[in-house]
Amino acid sequence: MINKNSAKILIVDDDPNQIQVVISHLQHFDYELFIAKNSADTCKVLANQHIDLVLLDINLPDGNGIDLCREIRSNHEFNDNLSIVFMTSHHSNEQEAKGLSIGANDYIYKPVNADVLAARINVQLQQLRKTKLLSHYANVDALTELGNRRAFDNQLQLELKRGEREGVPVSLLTLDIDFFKAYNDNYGHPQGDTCLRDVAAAIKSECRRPSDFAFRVGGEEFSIILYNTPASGALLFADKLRVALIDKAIPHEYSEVSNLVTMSVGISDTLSGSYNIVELIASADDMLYKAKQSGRNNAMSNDWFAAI
Ligand SMILES: Nc1nc2c(ncn2[C@@H]2O[C@H](COP(=O)(O)OP(=O)(O)OP(=O)(O)O)[C@@H](O)[C@H]2O)c(=O)[nH]1
Repeated sequence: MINKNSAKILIVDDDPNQIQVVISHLQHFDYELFIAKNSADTCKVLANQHIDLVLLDINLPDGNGIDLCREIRSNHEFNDNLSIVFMTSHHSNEQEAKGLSIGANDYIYKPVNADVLAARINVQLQQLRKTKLLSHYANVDALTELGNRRAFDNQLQLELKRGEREGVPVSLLTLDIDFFKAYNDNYGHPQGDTCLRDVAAAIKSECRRPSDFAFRVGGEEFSIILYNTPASGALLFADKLRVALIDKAIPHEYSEVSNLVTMSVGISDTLSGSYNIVELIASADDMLYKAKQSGRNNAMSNDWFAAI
C-alpha cells in the first residue's frame, strides 16, 4: 500500500526552469522527487526505482513523450500501476486524446497552477491506492496471507519464461497435508483453519530466498516455486520443510502416519521435465500421488537421480 506522503514522483522535462517550478509547487508535500531530462534517463530511473507517478513533458531532446509513454506501458519491468500525467504547453485536443488513448492517466497544461497540480496528483495517488488494494485482494489468500491460485499461475508462468530465457532450472513443489479430512472432522473446521495457518507459517519461514515463492492453491494444498533450483535442491528443501512442520508439533491423533500434522510433497523440475507449465504441474501432482501412495509424510521427485 502506498502512503501518500512517501509517493515517488518522477519529473521528466528538459527545461531546468520548468523543473524548478514543479519542484517548488510540490515542496510542501512529502513526496520523493526524481528528475529526468530525456527519454533514456527516464527509463533508467523507472528501472531502478518503484516510481508511482510520472509528470511527462511532450517534447524531449531524444524523442517525444507520446512514444515514451507507449514504451513505459509496454515494458513489464516498470511498475505496471504507475500513473502518467502529461505536462505540456501546446494545447491540442488531438494530442491530448492520443496521449490518453495510449495509456496516460491525465493531462496538465503549462503554466502549471500549484493547486491544480497538487489536486491532480492527489487524484492519481488515491486511484493508485485503490488499484493496489484490489490487486492485493485478488492475489492473496485471506486465510494464510500466502499468494492464491491466480498469483501462483501468474508467477509460475513468469518464472518458467525467465528460467528458459536464462537457462536455469525451476522446481515446482506441490504440498498436501496428510489426513487433513480426519483432522477437520475430529477437531472441527475452525481448528482446521488454524492448522492451515500454522502450515503456511512453516512454509513462509523456509522460503528464505527472494526467488522462493509460496502459495495456497486449494483447500489444504500449497505450491512452492523455487527459481534456479534443480529437483535435488528442491528435495533437500522439502525435507527441511517437513522437519519444520514436525517441529511445530501440531497434534493429529487421527493421522495414520504420525501423532503430529505432517505433509507429503510432489516435486517436478524443468531439467527432468520441461518449461511447459501444464506438464510441470501435472508431473508435480503425479509425484505427490506417489508420495501419498508410498506412505505419506515424504517427498517424491521426477528426477530419480536426485532421490538417490
Ligand atoms: N478447515 C479447513 N478445511 C479445509 C479447507 N479447504 C479444504 N478443507 C478440507 O480439507 C480436507 C481435504 O481432505 P482430503 O482431500 O480427503 O485429503 P486428506 O484427508 O488430507 O487425505 P490425504 O491427502 O490422502 O492424506 C477436506 O476435509 C476439506 O473439507 C479450509 O479452508 N479450511
